[in-house]
Amino acid sequence: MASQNSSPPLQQRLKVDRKFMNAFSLLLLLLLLSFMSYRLATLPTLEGLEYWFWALALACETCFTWLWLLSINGNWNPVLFKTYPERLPLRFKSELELPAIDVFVTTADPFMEPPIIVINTVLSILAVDYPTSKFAVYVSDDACSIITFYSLSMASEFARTWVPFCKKHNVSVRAPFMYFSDNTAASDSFSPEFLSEWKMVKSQYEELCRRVSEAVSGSCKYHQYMRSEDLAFFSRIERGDHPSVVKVIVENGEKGSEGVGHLIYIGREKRRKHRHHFKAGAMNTLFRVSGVMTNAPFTMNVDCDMFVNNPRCFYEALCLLFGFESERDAGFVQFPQVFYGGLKDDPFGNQLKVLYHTLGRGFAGLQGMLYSGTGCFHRRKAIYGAQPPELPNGKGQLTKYMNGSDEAKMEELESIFGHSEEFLKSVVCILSEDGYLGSYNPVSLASTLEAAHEVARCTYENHTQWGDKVGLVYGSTTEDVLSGLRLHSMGWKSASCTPEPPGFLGCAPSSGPESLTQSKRWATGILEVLVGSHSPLLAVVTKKLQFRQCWAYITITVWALCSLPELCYATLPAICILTGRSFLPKVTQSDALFPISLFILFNLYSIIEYWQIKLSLREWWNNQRMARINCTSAWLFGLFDVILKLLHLSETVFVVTPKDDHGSSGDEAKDRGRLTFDSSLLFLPPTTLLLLNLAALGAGIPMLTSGDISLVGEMVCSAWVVASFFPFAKGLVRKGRYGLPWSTIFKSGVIASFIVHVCRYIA
Ligand SMILES: O=c1ccn([C@@H]2O[C@H](COP(=O)(O)OP(=O)(O)O[C@H]3O[C@H](CO)[C@@H](O)[C@H](O)[C@H]3O)[C@@H](O)[C@H]2O)c(=O)[nH]1
Ligand SMILES: [Mn+2]
Repeated sequence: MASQNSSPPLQQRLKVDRKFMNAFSLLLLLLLLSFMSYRLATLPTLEGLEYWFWALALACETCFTWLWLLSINGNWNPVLFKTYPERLPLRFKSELELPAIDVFVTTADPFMEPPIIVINTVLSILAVDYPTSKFAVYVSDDACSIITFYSLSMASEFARTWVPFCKKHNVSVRAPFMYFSDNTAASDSFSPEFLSEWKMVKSQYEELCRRVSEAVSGSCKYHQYMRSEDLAFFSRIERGDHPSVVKVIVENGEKGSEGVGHLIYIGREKRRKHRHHFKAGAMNTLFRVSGVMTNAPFTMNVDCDMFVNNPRCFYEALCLLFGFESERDAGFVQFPQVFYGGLKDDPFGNQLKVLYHTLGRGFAGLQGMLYSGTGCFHRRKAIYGAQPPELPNGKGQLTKYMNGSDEAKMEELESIFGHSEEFLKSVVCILSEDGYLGSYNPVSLASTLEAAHEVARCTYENHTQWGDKVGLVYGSTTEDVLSGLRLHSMGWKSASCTPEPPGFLGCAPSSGPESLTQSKRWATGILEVLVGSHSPLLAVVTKKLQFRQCWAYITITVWALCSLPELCYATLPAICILTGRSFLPKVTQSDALFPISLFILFNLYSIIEYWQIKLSLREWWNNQRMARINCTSAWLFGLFDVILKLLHLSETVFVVTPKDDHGSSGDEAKDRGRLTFDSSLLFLPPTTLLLLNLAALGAGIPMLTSGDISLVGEMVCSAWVVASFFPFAKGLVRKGRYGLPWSTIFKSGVIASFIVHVCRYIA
């Protein structure tokens, strides 16, 4: 087995220099604090409406300062992990010594997540550079759809050509749609043999695409290609109400790198009255089914749209999983989410480049990067609730269960993990120090099917600790953040893996409503984390969550709460202009230097962040604009969702993001970056803010032209709000999906004019 100490390190933790930005952020903090003290000192001299406007502004600025302090904590000492995969052969003498990895892919709906995307992801995994006998791919289909199952079966046929082709020619991107979208792969510089092979593989892929699209369009004659028992099973399936199904699509009988890795299809049991916990529930089923079938010590999971972009990513991850003195330093290894085919300059602000860059490295410098749901390698024993070994060679706490013959202990184990004997055996193997890395190897996959069906039943988790102390944690629509937090609370650390080219690529939503719905789900989910029983605020006191990591978690979990001060701050300038009062010092006074310098320096700071990772000014502007839009719509509604949940008035749900069928959105390139709208309530607050500020500017400009500059600061703020919500201004005049629906404009108009009248009345 792998020897621990003698070989050169597999990874290096590099500190990123941030002195300048840290100093800059402290300067901003100082300015914020001085401005707040100035406001405090000025308040007693004010009266009437102005007093209240200044007080409200001070309250908002207190929130912003607090957030700024949190972000300074999160960004203060970033680190970067450098990996040395070329040194792995010194650690693992032969391919057979490499650890096994179980790979999970989740999909939930064949129409929102076209099967062609799912199979491209699966094919890219099957073709990774890793011995095929050392990994298994499990696909969980929450729709239990014949279309997905059929597409996977067809894809497995194609894999027999695709996988050897990729390995033989060392293909760099192994998702076929991506590979064939680039015709330079077949340029004249290649040999005639390669070209004829390339053409053959390409035509097979096209045939696969044709069959899959027939299945989606409903014109497929399944009986020609499917076994009658599978056909009979799937034709009886009623979505959301069906028994569990586990089917082995490919079983790899090889010892080394030949053939294609195991491919297993799972549709967990669904019953109408039974809560199924969305993705977290699917993942927990995956952990159990793979436990009884292959039980690899490491697992990796991706969303169905996240294909492997760097075929050596398994080796990259191993460098971190094995690269530290203690396992504790890498409870899980997260690759950043990077998106393919992203629109130029990120018009919807959802490619998260700066977020991943700064926050990602910042978290890495603390206890470790968040689990972000996809592109992540987990230590199975950490998922099963084992504590990290405290000392370099210490034993984990759950190892007391190693001795499986002890009945009392087995009973206790059953109350944690459920009653499947096969599964408990696999757990004991994972939790025992010696058995852990040599995976539990059943005779054949077929012999494990009965147990696999059993652990995929919806009642299996009743009276167990699944979803709480074991597996991914239930209770948030961002199960990823919550589950990563649990691991950090247990004392595990995580590492970020950022190879070049990036390990995985996925797709970001490409329309306004989808983008905002995704943001809303995230804001809801992470606020649920803050207020739930696994809250970082509790874990930092009662568990092993580190102090600064706790505050870093809070920085992101308060997103939904930020919507309130943002909303106030975007309304204040308009209200001030309409009532003829101020909330800022007059421009003619020197005190005005506080807000002016804050405004300029803050934007400069954020522009530098973009410039540092070579993003354009346009992208900065798009992102800051979308941040305002998100904050006052998606995050605000996220907050309402959580309040309703806390009052037991409704449940939060995971709304799946629709994925584009590889560039088939049909829009002209120039239109793709335009915000699209629908009648969702999400568009109401931004439209109202826009109309209100337009009305205020309308009232204010005559003042300016008559030489009254007392409210010039408020006018600049109002104009900034209008500029930020400019896509909505375009929406007012455009038609179709690029235009705001009449109902939204009408409702917003009523609210805005109501506010204008109130302002007139109180002025
Ligand atoms: O009931 C469900 C709902 C979703 N999913 C799967 O969950 C994944 C993510 O769903 P998606 O709609 O793409 O959500 P995103 O907002 O894009 O996902 C991000 O945010 C999620 C919640 O934080 C994380 O789980 C994801 O990994 C992360 O990519 C997809 O593979 C889905 O098939 C299920 O398996 N079952
Ligand atoms: Mn997604």
